[in-house]
Amino acid sequence: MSTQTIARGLEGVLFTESAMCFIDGQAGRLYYGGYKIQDLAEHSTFEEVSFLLLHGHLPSKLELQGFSEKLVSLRTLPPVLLESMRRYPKDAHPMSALRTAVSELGMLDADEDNVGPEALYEKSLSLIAKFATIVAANKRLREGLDPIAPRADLSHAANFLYMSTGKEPSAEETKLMDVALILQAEHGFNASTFTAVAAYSTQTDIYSAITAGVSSLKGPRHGGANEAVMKMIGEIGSVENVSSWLENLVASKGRVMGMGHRVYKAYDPRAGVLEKYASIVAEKHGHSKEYAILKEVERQAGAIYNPKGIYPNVDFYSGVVYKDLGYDLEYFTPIFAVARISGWTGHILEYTKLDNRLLRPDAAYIGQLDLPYVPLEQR
Ligand SMILES: CC(=O)SCCNC(=O)CCNC(=O)[C@H](O)C(C)(C)COP(=O)(O)OP(=O)(O)OC[C@H]1O[C@@H](n2cnc3c(N)ncnc32)[C@H](O)[C@@H]1OP(=O)(O)O
Ligand SMILES: O=C([O-])CC(=O)C(=O)O
Repeated sequence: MSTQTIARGLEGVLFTESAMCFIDGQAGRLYYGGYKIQDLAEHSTFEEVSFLLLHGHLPSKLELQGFSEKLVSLRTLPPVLLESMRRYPKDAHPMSALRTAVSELGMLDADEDNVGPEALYEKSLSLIAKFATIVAANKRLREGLDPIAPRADLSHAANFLYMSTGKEPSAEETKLMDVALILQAEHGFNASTFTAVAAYSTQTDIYSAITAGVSSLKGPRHGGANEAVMKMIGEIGSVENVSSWLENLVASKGRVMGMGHRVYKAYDPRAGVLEKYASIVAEKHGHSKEYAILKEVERQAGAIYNPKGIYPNVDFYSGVVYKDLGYDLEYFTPIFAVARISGWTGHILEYTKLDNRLLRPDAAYIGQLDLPYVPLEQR
């Protein structure tokens, strides 16, 4: 048994500094670059928040215009990638398709290994712009339809919806997508951001690092939880079944998906914002069944788990909003990735400026030493 102190799951370990995000997990408060998440969700756009995360300050009008135009110019996918995406298996999970497409983008970039600051910034913008195009194109292809080319006159959120559904979205739908993307754009050193930065700390290329980030986000303990919440709703089936479903879950020591968080021991402020929008779309567009089941799970599971610091997280209500916007549950985590790419690239840029040391933790050795080597034929 080791006498060294071990931070299981790396909980509470500080390995660098960051000015991108502040989380007060006890009080349920979240800030990006010093700005309250609720203010950003209400007043901002995904482009503005991405600028904030990459530059550390809100843009001027001119800066925002230049940044947005740059993103627009980088939206289109290389034709070779689109051709390749047509051959992805139709039943492959969209997160696997995204992971593969990002990796392919790296192969198609003749300057893939350039880790100079300017190249890194340019590639970051390209990835932020192209994530939406990749996810929308994969959605269309899985539906047996042709991908839709991006439109330069639409905002990032509106263009993502347009490329996904083939319809120009209303102002209300665009706002809903902007809010969802803003809320999920950044969250400190969560598992996928840490994975991406740890990979990048070896001075591998940014596509490899982001491919690793996508892989990490896919898991149901992390970004994959939003899909798992919708499956959980399906399993429960009706508000009347919540109590017996919960009884079984507690007895089998299961987990309520979309609840609990490593940092928040209070209500996740993003869940509060999404709950408000979920309640609006539930009433207006008839997703009241899913919403009602979630409210009842929140009430009944809350009575058991809130005293242990387990509350709804960002993934709890987001699916109701995505469903309303026309996405099947397999696309819930890819939408998260379309948002989180700004946090991943922002942290990679920040880490290269602040630290840029190889990330390499350690484990306390609990094996044996000096064992005599026994030849194979004598074992
Ligand atoms: C975008 C995001 O990544 S947000 C998180 C998305 N993930 C989910 O919603 C999946 C469900 N939640 C969970 O599995 C966890 O809360 C995590 C993985 C997010 C965080 O977990 P950790 O901080 O590592 O806590 P850990 O897994 O050690 O759990 C601590 C205790 O709380 C319990 N617990 C944690 N979450 C839940 C939950 N959702 N339902 C029931 N019990 C829970 C655990 O069973 C454990 O109990 P024990 O001490 O009696 O064994
Ligand atoms: O911070 C975390 O551990 C999980 C995460 O990415 C988020 O909540 O957005």
